[in-house]
Amino acid sequence: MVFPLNSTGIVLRRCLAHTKLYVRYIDTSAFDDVKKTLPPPPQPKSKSSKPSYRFVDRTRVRVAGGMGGKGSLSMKPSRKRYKLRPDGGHGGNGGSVILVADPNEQSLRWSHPHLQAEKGSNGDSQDCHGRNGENLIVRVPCGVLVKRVLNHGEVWDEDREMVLNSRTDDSPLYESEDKVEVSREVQALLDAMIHTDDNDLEDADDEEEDWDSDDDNADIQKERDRIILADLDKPGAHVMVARGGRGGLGSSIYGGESGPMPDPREMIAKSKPQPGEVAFLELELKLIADIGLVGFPNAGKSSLLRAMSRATPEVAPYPFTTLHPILGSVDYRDGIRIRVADIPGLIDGASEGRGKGFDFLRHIERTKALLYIVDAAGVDFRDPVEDIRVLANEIASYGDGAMMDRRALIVANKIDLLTEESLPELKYAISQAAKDMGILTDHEIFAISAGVTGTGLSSLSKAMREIVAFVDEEKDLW
Ligand SMILES: Nc1nc2c(ncn2[C@@H]2O[C@H](COP(=O)(O)OP(=O)(O)OP(=O)(O)O)[C@@H](O)[C@H]2O)c(=O)[nH]1
Ligand SMILES: [Mg+2]
Repeated sequence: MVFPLNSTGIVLRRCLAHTKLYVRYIDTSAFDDVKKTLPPPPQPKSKSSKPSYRFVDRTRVRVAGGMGGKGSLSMKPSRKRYKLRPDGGHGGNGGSVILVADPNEQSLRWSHPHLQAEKGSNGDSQDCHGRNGENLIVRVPCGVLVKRVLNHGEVWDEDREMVLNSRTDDSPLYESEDKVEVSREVQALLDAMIHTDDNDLEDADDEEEDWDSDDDNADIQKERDRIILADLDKPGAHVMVARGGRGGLGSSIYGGESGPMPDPREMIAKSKPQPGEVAFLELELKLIADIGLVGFPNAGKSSLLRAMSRATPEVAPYPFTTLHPILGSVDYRDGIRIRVADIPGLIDGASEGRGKGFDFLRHIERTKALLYIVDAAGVDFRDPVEDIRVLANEIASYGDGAMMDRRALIVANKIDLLTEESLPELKYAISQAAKDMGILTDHEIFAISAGVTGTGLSSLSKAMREIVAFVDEEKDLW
């Protein structure tokens, strides 16, 4: 307990003299001058709708399994005096690095670009085996494509479908063997994927074009040096990306007292632990959502997501307010939930990479349906009918054009700025443009006011639910 020293403090001291409490008196007035010189305490930051984390949807990382522990070479004098009994325990195995898809993770961001699993502990005398190193579990968002980048010493053996280390120098990674097998789990995945997913590799070729677009051949070569290890598209999906090294063997493997003495050189060689597998990974996040919002900047995509879900994307009257994709969930009373992806506004030429178009379109690649949204009032002097044409064109030109086969809803926003008489004509013109461009939609054009009156939102949310259910049913039939 601390009491400030003042007149009552002396009384208190007398009162408490016979208690067993330890009481300390501090003259707080002495600190007043010091207090004045201290900087003011930090003020709580004002509440902002901007997320506090940095969104990272593509990253490279080096992963390394833990080194195995050393085997013990201990020898214990036996009852027969002239003999020694080997009693060294084995070293523990190193931990492995495992990536797990976690729906609560949003961004591919770690504090360190090197992820290292724990080392196994060394074996000890009296047959004590070392503890295995802990596996390093790395949580990543759902929808992460894990690619292994073969480093300059590694090659991919097509026939045996494994990573070979062709280095013959004194690489610290693979001391004892010049050949390193990938872990069994990874191998099983590769068996399943390498043959069947040739298309994926081709797609990946297309996606990588914007990375270093100077030299196409170099890009293709680069893509060949990557192997898709896993697509962590479901919560809980996981892949082991770097196996821990095996622990060294202890001297106890050489049996009892009666056997011959082991060869010390052999014993030392066996006690050496294996290093953990080292891999360079490229991780790419493609959001998993049911519906993707497609529209020009300022069309009202974020306003729509705000109005329908609990997500709070920033809304402002200038283009490119949203700078990275945001996921929101629309919850229905019967427990159904639809995930909607708000991506930054697209511009003419987005499918060729203009305005970071590739980066944004990638996030709606895996959606079940698209929601085209246009500014019906043409606040930025845009024409909504022309906008639909341009948006459809961009979607059709992205990748292999497969996104155009996706079911779609078309929404005309900001109708609070229009007269009621002008609406039917506008809706008709938009639907004609959509038809011309081949947008797959069975629904009428939804006229809404997402940011002001909320008109039309209930029928739109109903249609969103219907379209997702329809796509799911279609998938089941196939
Ligand atoms: N009058 C009117 N204004 C709206 C409506 N919906 C959105 N707005 C306004 O339109 C502007 C842009 O809205 P956002 O939701 O940020 O648009 P966005 O499509 O997300 O824009 P980017 O993130 O830049 O791509 C904001 O000033 C909103 O207040 C609406 O229904 N009526
Ligand atoms: Mg926005």
